[in-house]
Amino acid sequence: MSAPRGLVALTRGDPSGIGPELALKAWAALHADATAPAFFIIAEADHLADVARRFGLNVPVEVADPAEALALFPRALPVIGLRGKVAGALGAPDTADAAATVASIEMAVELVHSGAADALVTNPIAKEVLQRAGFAHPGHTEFLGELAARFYGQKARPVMLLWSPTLAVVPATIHVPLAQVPRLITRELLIATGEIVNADFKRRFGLAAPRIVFSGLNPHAGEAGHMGREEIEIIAPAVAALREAGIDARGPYPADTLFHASAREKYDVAICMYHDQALIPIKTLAFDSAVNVTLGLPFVRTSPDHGTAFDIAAAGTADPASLIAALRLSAKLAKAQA
Ligand SMILES: NC(=O)c1ccc[n+]([C@@H]2O[C@H](COP(=O)([O-])OP(=O)(O)OC[C@H]3O[C@@H](n4cnc5c(N)ncnc54)[C@H](O)[C@@H]3O)[C@@H](O)[C@H]2O)c1
Ligand SMILES: N[C@H](C(=O)O)[C@H](O)COP(=O)(O)O
Repeated sequence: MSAPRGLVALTRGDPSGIGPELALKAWAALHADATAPAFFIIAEADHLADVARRFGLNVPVEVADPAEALALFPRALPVIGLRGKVAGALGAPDTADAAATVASIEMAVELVHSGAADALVTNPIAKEVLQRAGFAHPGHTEFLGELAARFYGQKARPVMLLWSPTLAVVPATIHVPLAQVPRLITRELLIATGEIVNADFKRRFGLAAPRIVFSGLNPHAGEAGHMGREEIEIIAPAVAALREAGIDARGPYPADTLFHASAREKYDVAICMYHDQALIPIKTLAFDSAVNVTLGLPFVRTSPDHGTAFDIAAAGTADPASLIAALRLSAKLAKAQA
């Protein structure tokens, strides 16, 4: 599938969150723009139509096959129909919806693998709701590694990137308790993460020699060992090994001074030691334009940088900017990969 505007498979995410509303709003913003990607959503058509009615969104919703989606997109939001009814209410999630939430992700990867879509974009899931229903993964990122093996027969090591025009960050450890971070930060992890970031910034983002910086773990990057030794024993040796392999890796640098404007000009991507060290700066600088991208996969996956926002899901006020950025970026990355 290589239509000029590209075709993206969008999952529905948690149906009680803002995902369905965002999909409707993204269609309204993109359907008439021939330079924007087309997309279909894998969801319950009745639920989408209900959400559109409730929020007064004038979006025709039509059940279709993936093969019909590109032609249909200019006049209606194509829906690959999930069977059954949504159990949760907007703002009040229900674990009874978890199986279909997961099925939507699986189906989307299968369709990208078959060539029926160019890239995958995921709407937000509530990890806590899925895990109460027995889902074994911390989030999409890790689950997509399993789906890469299932559909592509490839062992993948998924790496989380949050990308925006002003800052790109990678948390080396992702959804783990903070107390576990020091023992999870190993040379092997940091070298493998650096290699994947380097390869995907070249292949997908088109940078000839990505400039990669590493943050420290401790205050002042350990202050020469007086405030922690991970920088000396683990991070600096990993950076040295990457440099020996010809990768433009530098650091570790103190995290508190890595994100101001002139510091950001000196690198293309910062690899940080834990989730909030990476995500606080980017969500502060670019909440409405940042995109979550999974590197290290045999297919392109992006998502908005925010979550299910249950607190506003019944209000109709959700901003679709990050989902729209995710849709646009996924099509661009898929073209670069083709
Ligand atoms: N990609 C994903 O699947 C993903 C990403 C982040 C969080 N989550 C999940 O989402 C759930 C809720 O997480 P959270 O509350 O920490 O973060 P959140 O991003 O859902 O919400 C944080 C705050 O930002 C606001 N907000 C978020 N998106 C918005 C939008 N598009 N327009 C306007 N306001 C918006 C919310 O109303 C809330 O006040 C958690 O279960 C978490 O695991 C999923
Ligand atoms: N850590 C991400 C964030 O806070 O934006 C988010 O939870 C998404 O994770 P997955 O893409 O793995 O679901």
